[in-house]
Parts: sequence; C-alpha cells; structure tokens
Amino acid sequence: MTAVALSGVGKVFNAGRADQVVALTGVDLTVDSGQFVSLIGPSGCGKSTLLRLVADLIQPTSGTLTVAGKPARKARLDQEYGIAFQQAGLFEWRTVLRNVELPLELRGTGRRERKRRAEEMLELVGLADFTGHYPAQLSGGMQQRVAIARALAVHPLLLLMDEPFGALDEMTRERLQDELLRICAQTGTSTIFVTHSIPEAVYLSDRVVVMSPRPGRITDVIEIDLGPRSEATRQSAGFFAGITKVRRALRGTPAPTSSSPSASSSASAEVTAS
Ligand SMILES: Nc1ncnc2c1ncn2[C@@H]1O[C@H](COP(=O)(O)OP(=O)(O)OP(=O)(O)O)[C@@H](O)[C@H]1O
Repeated sequence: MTAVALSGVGKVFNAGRADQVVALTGVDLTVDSGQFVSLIGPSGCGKSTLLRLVADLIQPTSGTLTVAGKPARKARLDQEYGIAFQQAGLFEWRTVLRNVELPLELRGTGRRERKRRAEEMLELVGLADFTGHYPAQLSGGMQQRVAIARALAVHPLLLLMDEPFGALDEMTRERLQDELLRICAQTGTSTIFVTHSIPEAVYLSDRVVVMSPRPGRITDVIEIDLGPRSEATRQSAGFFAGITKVRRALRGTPAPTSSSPSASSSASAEVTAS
C-alpha cells in the first residue's frame, strides 16, 4: 500500500509578490507502507516545506498529494499521521503522560484507553518510569523521546519528523535512531524524516531522497539495502558505500560505473524520483 504519493507537486510562497519564493517544483515521490524515507539537501531546498505539505499544514500550488490514498486534508482530519519536530514542543505544565495523551484527548479517546495507550508508548521509548515527571525535569533526549511517543500514540500510519535529533549529542542520537527503527518496525509505521546528517539518513532509511538548492527538486533517490541495523552496520562497508553515494548525489556527481569511467565529470546528472 502507498502511504504517501506526490505527483508534480510545487509550492510558491507569496505568489505574484515581490517577495515570491519558488520553494518546490515538480516533486514526484511515493512512500510505500512501512518504508523509511529521509529527505536530505542544502539549507533552504524545501525539505521542511515538503514535510509541511504532506502534513497539510500548508497547501501545494500545483500537483497532487495523497496520504493513505486520501487528500492530505482528509488524512489530517482522520489523524493518519504523527509529527515530531526538532523542538520537542512539549507542554511544560503537563506531565509526560498527559503530554503523550494529548493527541488522543483531541481525538476524543476515553480516559482509560488514553492512559493505556500513552503508557504503552512511553514503555516503547523507555520512559515508563517518568510518566509523572514534567518536561523540565527531563534531558533533551528524553524530551525528544516523549515527543516521539506522543507522535506515535494515535498509531499513525505515517510519522513525519523534521530534524528531531538535530540538537542531541552523538551517542544519544545513535541510541534514539535505533529506538526509532525498532518502534517503526513494531508499529509498521511509514516515516518521512528530514535530516542534515548523511550517516543518519543512510543508517535509518530504505531510501534517501536527495534535493537540489532552490527551487527545490528531487535530484536523486538512493536505495539503501543494509538489512536489519545493528552496531556492526555503522562499521560496515555497505554503510560507508551508502554514505559515499549520498555525498556524491548531494554534490551532483554520480558514482562512477565500469561502463562510464568519466561519469564523475558530469556535474548535472539528474535522476527522477519515482
Ligand atoms: N512561510 C513562508 N513564507 C515564505 N517563504 C517561505 C516560507 N516557508 C519557507 N519559505 C522559503 O522556502 C524555501 C524552503 O524553505 P524550507 O524551510 O522548506 O527549507 P529547508 O530545506 O527545510 O531548510 P533548512 O535545511 O535550512 O531547514 C526557503 O527559501 C524559505 O525561505
């Protein structure tokens, strides 16, 4: 099943005004059910814009966009997805448990079921002992985990994450990456993940979507086939090969192949995403 499908999607901010910005143009992308897809590209290339379009926080200027086979607006109303951004965005006056319960509350889920689901999600992210704490009593990494638990509480079909680990130290970041993959595998959730980190994109993803500078376009989609991830994955030849491929794609330089030894001199190779 297709979780997300974009066809010919474009976004122009402030159209027709002096401060018009063509943020995205001709974006074609499909994310299959259960897939993990990262978006990577230079600052300002439209990664967050793409995520916000899928979340129906903003609307496309052109093209079509469906989430779970429905228009993005309907998917939002049906709460088909959860969102986690770089800032955890927790409510300081609510306990950890009540922060995670919030989307269920908004959905009208009964009190007991709300509590059960929130506790289940907090268990998944390893925070079962912190349900009664307030956000200020937690570390940054723990707050991020609460935000992930909250995003997953409605059992979303799709998880949208915008640099959720950007502000974390490397060790916490690696631990949360593993937790995220475990949770996604357990819940069958599809994920679109924005990051500036090439190793993070390669480690997490089934596919890495590479975007060009403004106006943002998809210039490459790199398939990553590393099997189940573990500590050994981070040291593996396949992992480093994936990193090299993404780095080359970001530079606009395709990987050389035996049939085209001079391929690296072609600086403008463009591959259309499917
Ligand atoms: N609400 C808005 N109004 C006008 N322009 C906007 C708006 N939101 C984004 N833009 C512009 O759209 C372009 C893409 O922005 P976006 O935030 O999607 O980039 P990004 O790839 O996520 O960047 P970064 O990696 O720095 O977070 C930028 O030029 C930005 O200035």
